[in-house]
Amino acid sequence: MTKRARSLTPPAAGVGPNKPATSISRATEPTNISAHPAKRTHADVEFLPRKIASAANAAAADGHTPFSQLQAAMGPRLTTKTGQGDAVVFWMRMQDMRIRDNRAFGQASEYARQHGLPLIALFILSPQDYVAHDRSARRIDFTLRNLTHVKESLAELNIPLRVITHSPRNTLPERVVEILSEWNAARLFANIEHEVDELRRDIRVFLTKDGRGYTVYSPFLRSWLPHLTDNSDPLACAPRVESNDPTVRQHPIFGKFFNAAGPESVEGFELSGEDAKMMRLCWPAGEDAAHEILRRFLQTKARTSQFGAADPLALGASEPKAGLKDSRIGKYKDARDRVDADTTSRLSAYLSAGVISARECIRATLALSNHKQPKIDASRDTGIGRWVQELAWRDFYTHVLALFPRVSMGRPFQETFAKVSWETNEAHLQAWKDGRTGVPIVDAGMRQANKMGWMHNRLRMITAMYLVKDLMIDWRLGEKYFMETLIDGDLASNNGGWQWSASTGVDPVPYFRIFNPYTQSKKADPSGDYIRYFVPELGKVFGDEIHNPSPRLAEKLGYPTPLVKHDEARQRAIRRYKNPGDV
Ligand SMILES: Cc1cc2nc3c(=O)[nH]c(=O)nc-3n(C[C@H](O)[C@H](O)[C@H](O)COP(=O)(O)OP(=O)(O)OC[C@H]3O[C@@H](n4cnc5c(N)ncnc54)[C@H](O)[C@@H]3O)c2cc1C
Repeated sequence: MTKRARSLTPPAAGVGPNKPATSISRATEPTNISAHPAKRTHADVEFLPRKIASAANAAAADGHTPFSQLQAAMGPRLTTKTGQGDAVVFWMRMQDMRIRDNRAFGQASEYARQHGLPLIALFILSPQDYVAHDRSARRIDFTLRNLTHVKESLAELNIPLRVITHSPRNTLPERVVEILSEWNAARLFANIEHEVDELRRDIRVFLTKDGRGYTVYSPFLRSWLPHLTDNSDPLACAPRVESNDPTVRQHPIFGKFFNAAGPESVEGFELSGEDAKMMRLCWPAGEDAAHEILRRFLQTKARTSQFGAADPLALGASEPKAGLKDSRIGKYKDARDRVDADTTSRLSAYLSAGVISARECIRATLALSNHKQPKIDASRDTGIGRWVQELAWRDFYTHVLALFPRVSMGRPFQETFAKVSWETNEAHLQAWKDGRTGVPIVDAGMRQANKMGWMHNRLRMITAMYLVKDLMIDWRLGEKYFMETLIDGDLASNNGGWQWSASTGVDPVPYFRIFNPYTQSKKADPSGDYIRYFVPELGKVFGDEIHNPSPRLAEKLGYPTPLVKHDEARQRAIRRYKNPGDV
């Protein structure tokens, strides 16, 4: 594979991770927004993402989803194969990197035991897929780090893990078949984005009465909840993965896998030393780390010392326990939009990589219930309920991606907004990526993403909406940058979040409801502590000016003045959305 130019050197204040520091020619005064921007040039073709499908192709994919095709293909095969062979294979993907509560892995283990066969784990690194999906080097590094933990834990169970790297991606299925034949595998088990069993059941459960997928969150939630509670199975922990017989270590093929070292990096996705150090500090790998982060969220108070780049496990078990009322989950209903403490769980990287299961998270909330008969709380009125609802948003966006593949083909869910006119201002896009827009809360958010590979949800909404509605830059460019930068980059949630902010998606914010970033800033970071931490130029600014420094102060501190005037930008966005195609 050609090595891609990807520099993930941690940014000096305000320089994004994927670009070398370039000098940006920026207007010192807010740009006047013209109703007639210059005609698009040839360069615009380069400016826009290249992976946009035609409307006709997107409609065709929606009409005959890969999801339904997979279901049709899987049905008969799963039930006809016998247990003859030398091994049972579990194919672990980059979304299910855990041993505990892993449905397909547990089933593979049961099957192996029933048939007296060794269980072998297979992991395939596919660099071309990572390029195609704009995967961040941080996410790939997180995958490799978790893989090391998985390998060690599996070795304790005498289960070998075979890791291979394969290109080109279009021959990957043939490679898997080849491997299965080399190993004389009796059966292959794998989870899809969510587990095979659930997938089949979900196809029936999560369809509206007219047989379509849900496009609005609330009815989806109403369908999601009974699905969890009426049937005890979806929340039940998956069967445990049991040890192989130790003789597998002497097997001529499988025995060698125990000693083979896993790759330390994937070509084209290497991290710089400093960035790697930062990722290890903020996002420790492994199932134990994920479970401890969850425990902290349920049992300890939010700390202001944790809103920046910090080790989530620093205090360890010695941190005093808080009761439900004071815990981070207990306060989540009211505090979750505050960015000046660790008000949220910070589990997204672990959930995206499947290092912990969403089931495990929901089960953990059941244990906090006061009811004699534990009951899933998904109400809007409690911290627990609000948090469970967020987990449902994650499922909602996965559901949308599976049933409306157009959204992963670069198309807006609402085709009418495909015609909205976008600005093609390279300098503005770069300033947004670098956290140098002159709007402190936007810049702090972007610098947090560049530094830590993660951003608080409220900031993702603020920064996304600023790019799309204030700078009027195509949401797909922001979607791509987040994928390339975040450690929790998840195709479905990222696309859902961007299409929500751009008002082009399922159940989006209406196009005329545009965040005022200065008002948002005061609500999310009332003291300004968060901004001061990530925007050191403003480190000594207090009071209201931290949210919107005067041009004189900004100039004195070497901080940029705003790229656009928010009120004018707002009018422009409303005009262009109201009449897609107009400029
Ligand atoms: C523009 C934009 C892009 C986003 N991109 C991603 C992404 O690439 N990967 C990702 O995991 N999340 C994404 N989100 C959703 C959300 O911002 C993150 O999941 C959340 O900030 C992670 O922090 P946390 O783990 O502390 O969340 P918590 O508040 O503790 O929530 C718990 C879990 O619920 C899920 N969740 C929470 N909010 C959402 C949401 N709005 N949509 C979907 N799932 C949610 C996540 O798995 C999260 O870990 C995006 C949101 C927006 C607006």
